Amino acid sequence: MAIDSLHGAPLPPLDELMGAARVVSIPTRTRFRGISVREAVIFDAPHGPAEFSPFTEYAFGESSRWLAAAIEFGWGETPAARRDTVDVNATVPAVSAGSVADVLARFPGCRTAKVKVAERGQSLADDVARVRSVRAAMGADARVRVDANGGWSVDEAFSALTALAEFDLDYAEQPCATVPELADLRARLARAGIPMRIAADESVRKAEDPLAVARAGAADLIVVKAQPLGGIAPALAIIEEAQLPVIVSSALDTSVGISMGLHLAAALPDGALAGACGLGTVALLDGDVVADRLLPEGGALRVRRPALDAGALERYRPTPDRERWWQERVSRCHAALTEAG
Ligand SMILES: O=C(O)CCC(=O)c1ccccc1C(=O)O
Ligand SMILES: [Mg+2]
Repeated sequence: MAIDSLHGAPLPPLDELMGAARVVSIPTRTRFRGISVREAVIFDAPHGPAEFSPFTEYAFGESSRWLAAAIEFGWGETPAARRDTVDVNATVPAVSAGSVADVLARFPGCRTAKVKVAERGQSLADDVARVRSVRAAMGADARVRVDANGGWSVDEAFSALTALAEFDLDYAEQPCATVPELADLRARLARAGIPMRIAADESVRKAEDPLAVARAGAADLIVVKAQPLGGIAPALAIIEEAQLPVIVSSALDTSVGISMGLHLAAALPDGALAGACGLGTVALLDGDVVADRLLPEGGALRVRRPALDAGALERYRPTPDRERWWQERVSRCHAALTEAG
């Protein structure tokens, strides 16, 4: 995907960006996608706090879109909210079945859960046990989803989803890595009479063309994240073009990045959302950069943009070498955005 324009917000000069930047390193409560600390740059920007937190292994090209998103949110306009609250799902990392209740307790009132599966080093039996435990804890009327993060081949996904179908899943998110695999799997499940919706996540946010999966008819719905797609305006444009139901989700951001996702979800027209959004993940972090944390209450988040907490920014300041690493990353991504015009 080409680096998109900043949709209205002019690119601030690098020294202004650097002057507004604070680096933080926040421990996670449970290992999640292999990480136990979440590092981020938080900008104290003119239109409110903004977050830049591409995962550390992401290259500059991809990370530049995350910077464009931070600039849009911190220096540009945010669309009007059409609702006061957004329902969120509980996010269950690849924990043991015995730890499921502890995780769900962090998501009060949530009637939808998304469960990580296909974790490297684990087996299908682990996935089945975890999903069984979530279904048992939440009851028959809850919605339960799984997210494989592209970890299965088509054959593995077919077997796993056949086994997991007894738990009446809402959908399977990114069961396989590529668009042709998703299309193939979807056709095989349909031929076998296994009712299973497929959601595309990585095939939207990490794809050269985020609309290819929709065009190929390879998914029933799309997961959309504001930061990886370059901000709220580009995400809205993708949603409009994809013409598929949407789940807005997090990138395990602090409450600042979550507030951007929340404003994206709140800007959507009625009926665009396919259900509860994956924006409750502040509950998986052991700290934050605001006092008014965006934690789920009654299964939902109240739409708001909390102010930064100066004490927290100081408390979660990382070592000088990590600070320099992130400053360099901001600078490289800023250069990429400057070049892209
Ligand atoms: O969608 C959710 O429930 C939470 C967000 C989430 O799962 C996630 C968070 C960080 C990176 C990747 C993912 C993902 O959806 O794959
Ligand atoms: Mg996902």
